[in-house]
Amino acid sequence: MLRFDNICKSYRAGKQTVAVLKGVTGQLAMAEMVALCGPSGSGKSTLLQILGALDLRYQGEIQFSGQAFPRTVHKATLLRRQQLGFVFQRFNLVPVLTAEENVMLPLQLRGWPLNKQQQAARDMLAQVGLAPQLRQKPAELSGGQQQRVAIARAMVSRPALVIADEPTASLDTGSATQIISLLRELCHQHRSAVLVATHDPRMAASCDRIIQLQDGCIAAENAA
Ligand SMILES: Nc1ncnc2c1ncn2[C@@H]1O[C@H](COP(=O)(O)OP(=O)(O)OP(=O)(O)O)[C@@H](O)[C@H]1O
Repeated sequence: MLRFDNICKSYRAGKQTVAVLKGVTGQLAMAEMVALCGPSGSGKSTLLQILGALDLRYQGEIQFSGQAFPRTVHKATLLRRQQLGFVFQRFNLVPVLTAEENVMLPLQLRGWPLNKQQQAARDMLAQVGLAPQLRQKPAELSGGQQQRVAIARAMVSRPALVIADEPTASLDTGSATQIISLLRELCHQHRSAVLVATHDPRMAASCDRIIQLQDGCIAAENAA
């Protein structure tokens, strides 16, 4: 469902241009969970930003469900709202909203009626084991619980692709284990593809496949 071909990306650092991605090619199938691994600075977050339609300044071709990837801010915003879900290392929940309201947000952006937003958010929070916490705000939840809310928010709109950047990096081992199995389970259940940048060997091992980045190039691709 996602193909990317010869992706290149450079940054300007003063008078110099630094190539961060140097022709990265790959693909993800529906319901496939793929780990993006590699040393710090190898370009994982940069690639996720591009494949998440958050960074439109790159060279190369991307196809998403057989369509060309958006090149304008407006089309990229629509694609993110309608087809993508995001999970970040630091959860990125809206602090003034309850867990339920945070999970309702993507549906609100899609224009769903309020009662359907609420029902879907409650169902999703129940699936991630947080039915009792739906009225709590992020500061009243543990790190692992906040990340479960973030996963519920990413998955509630049934996105075709979920982009996850170091989702277990801020968590203790027990919470990380829960997050790994939750992502795995929801990816299969919802048929969403998941691309997860991670340094966590357990997360990588639970994926279907590992793409290894090294210095902006794919160094290896193997089964997890
Ligand atoms: N906005 C920017 N301007 C200039 N250079 C940048 C910018 N963003 C990233 N870089 C550089 O691009 C390279 C790749 O960064 P990136 O964040 O993609 O690596 P990463 O593999 O995700 O690293 P980590 O595992 O530490 O998160 C690094 O050398 C970084 O310094």
